[in-house]
Amino acid sequence: MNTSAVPTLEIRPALEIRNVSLSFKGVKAISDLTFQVERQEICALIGPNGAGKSSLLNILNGVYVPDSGEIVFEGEHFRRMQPLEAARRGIGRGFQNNALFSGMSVLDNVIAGLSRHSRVTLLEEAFRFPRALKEERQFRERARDVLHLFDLDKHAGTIVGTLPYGVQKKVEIARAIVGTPRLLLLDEPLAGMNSEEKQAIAAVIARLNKELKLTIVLIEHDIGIVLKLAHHVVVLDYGRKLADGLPETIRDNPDVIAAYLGSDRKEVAA
Ligand SMILES: Nc1ncnc2c1ncn2[C@@H]1O[C@H](COP(=O)(O)OP(=O)(O)OP(=O)(O)O)[C@@H](O)[C@H]1O
Repeated sequence: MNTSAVPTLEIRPALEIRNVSLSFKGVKAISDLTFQVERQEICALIGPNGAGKSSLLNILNGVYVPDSGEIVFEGEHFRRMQPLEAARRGIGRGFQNNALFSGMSVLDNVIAGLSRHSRVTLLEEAFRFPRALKEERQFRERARDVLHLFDLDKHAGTIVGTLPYGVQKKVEIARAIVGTPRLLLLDEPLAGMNSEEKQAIAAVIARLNKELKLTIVLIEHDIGIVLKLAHHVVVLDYGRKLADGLPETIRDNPDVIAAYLGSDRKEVAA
């Protein structure tokens, strides 16, 4: 049999970080970092404070431009990309501290997540042209569908700032995915939560990954949750990659234990 005639399926990773470096006025935030994220995996970035985790997310959604190296997203190479372009290419982002409009309703906050996808001009919007009205209707419907997915229907008209923190975090993640990204970046989505809220948000993240087939890169300090939630863990330390692999191999890696897990290890191994 002539195997060369058999078509091969090219299965590319969702995301490749290739030799990326970034510094701020001489301070190295990221040094020659290389790793890849497979499609539909949850990849957790862990590491001590100042390790470069948030800086990397900021590169991935176009806020920072690396000094060198490149990013390959779904086979397309780039080094410089505006946040608007990142959103249009299918990269969604949630932030470390809620970046919601606290005086606006839940529904309007989620609709705001679609503004970068708008096709209407300011003029069309100002004069309420039919195209603008149609888009507004479509955005509203899409936002309502997403609220339903998050079981937030009953809060649609509620002012976001009046809701408990755990619910606000759900709204923020809803806003990050309303534009149907294929890669979702989450910066400490469980920060500041009690353990019940953490479990609820971790369950939401697992569902988004499974049901919407979303590739997710998240930063998280709660190692217990990371080991349960992530398929792949990348450990950063002083901007360098210290380890990269399956959660269980990371948990047992002596360098990681020394640099980061420390006394948490017993709890992690339990
Ligand atoms: N905008 C900036 N200007 C100057 N230095 C910065 C900037 N952003 C990050 N840094 C520096 O880059 C390094 C990496 O910071 P970064 O916030 O990426 O780390 P991190 O791993 O996300 O930390 P944390 O867990 O505390 O959020 C640190 O030394 C930090 O002080």
